[in-house]
Amino acid sequence: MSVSDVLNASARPAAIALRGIHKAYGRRTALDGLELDVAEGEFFCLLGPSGAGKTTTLKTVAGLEQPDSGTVELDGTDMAGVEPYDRGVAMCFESYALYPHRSAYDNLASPLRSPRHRLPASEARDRVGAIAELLGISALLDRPVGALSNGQRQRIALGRVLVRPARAFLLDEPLSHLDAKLRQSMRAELKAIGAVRRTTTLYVTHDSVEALALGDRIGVIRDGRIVQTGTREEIWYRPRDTEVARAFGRPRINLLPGTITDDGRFRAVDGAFDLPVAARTAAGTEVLAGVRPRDLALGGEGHELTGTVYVTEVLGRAVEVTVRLGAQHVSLVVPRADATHLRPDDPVRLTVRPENLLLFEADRPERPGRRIGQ
Ligand SMILES: Nc1ncnc2c1ncn2[C@@H]1O[C@H](COP(=O)(O)OP(=O)(O)OP(=O)(O)O)[C@@H](O)[C@H]1O
Repeated sequence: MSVSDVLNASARPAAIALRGIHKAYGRRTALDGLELDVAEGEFFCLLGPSGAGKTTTLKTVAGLEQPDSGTVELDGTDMAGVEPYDRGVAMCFESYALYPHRSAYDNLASPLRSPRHRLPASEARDRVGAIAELLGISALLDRPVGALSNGQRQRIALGRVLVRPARAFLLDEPLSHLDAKLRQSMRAELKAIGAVRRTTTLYVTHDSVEALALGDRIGVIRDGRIVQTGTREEIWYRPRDTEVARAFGRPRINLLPGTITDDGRFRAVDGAFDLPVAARTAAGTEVLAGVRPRDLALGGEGHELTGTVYVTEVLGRAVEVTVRLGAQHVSLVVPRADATHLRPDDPVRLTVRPENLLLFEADRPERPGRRIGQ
């Protein structure tokens, strides 16, 4: 037996595998050949803008939508013809279906009363109690769900999913109705919940901060296709194209238009500055040089750029400084202490470390510019 045979023999099938999924609603294509693999026990975030096909993907895994073509496999078994109830997945919708007249406790406990998952009453009580505690809803258990706020209801909907064992959790924007502070603390706690740590989770969000915080891996979906899958480092440092680069990080990445010179440098479109670039590409190619605001510094080591201050804006402990470089503007984020003395029109010297400089093809009407280089 060869080494690869041994490796293949021991490789387990992905917990969730979608192959070439097409799904249209009338003339509208929701999923366009979608491919997705989520590994056993992985927390996978699916990130994309509204209408990209995120919810349709989850419903397809759950069996609530049938693909027009393509296959859904769970733990290596084709789910064609398998009813949602028999797939062993637990799904939480953004538009959650709760029983409004019943208490929060009853809503949380009802999955444990179904014939499949029936637990002795005392065990069910313990599980509901533990989940309610983790989600900070213990004090609400006697209240009818109809009398609760959207954020409270959302936590109950999430609790209903997490309360029973499942092969996979499918979560559709489960924190979207929480205020910013609660969302942040729930985000931190969600992954610590034992059931979530142990269970394969496919988590839909349009919030890149959430995806970066939660995802073991992230899949970026656009127009019904996955455009890039990777760890947060891969997505952040090696975005596939300008749209993925723009989707992560606030303030947004600076994308400066220019061309490649005969000696292989980047020259800004108005000739205001040059930068050495490592990636090889033909002279005359129209490109975008990408640098994230936190990767530009005032002074320090690296490639240099000189410009003048345009405007400064306080972002809590940091300051966003917008600098004019010829006809272009770049933004950088610096500690507040470094920016207190800056006034509009002051000359400044910026630096960027070569490893933080990305290069992309110019955007075209039909597609965003791809990253150039390794
Ligand atoms: N039941 C439906 N009937 C008709 N069109 C639908 C239906 N469900 C989804 N679509 C369309 O399919 C596309 C993908 O929708 P989907 O809900 O999967 O996107 P999404 O990424 O989850 O968006 P959002 O973040 O707004 O929830 C959209 O263009 C949507 O209008």
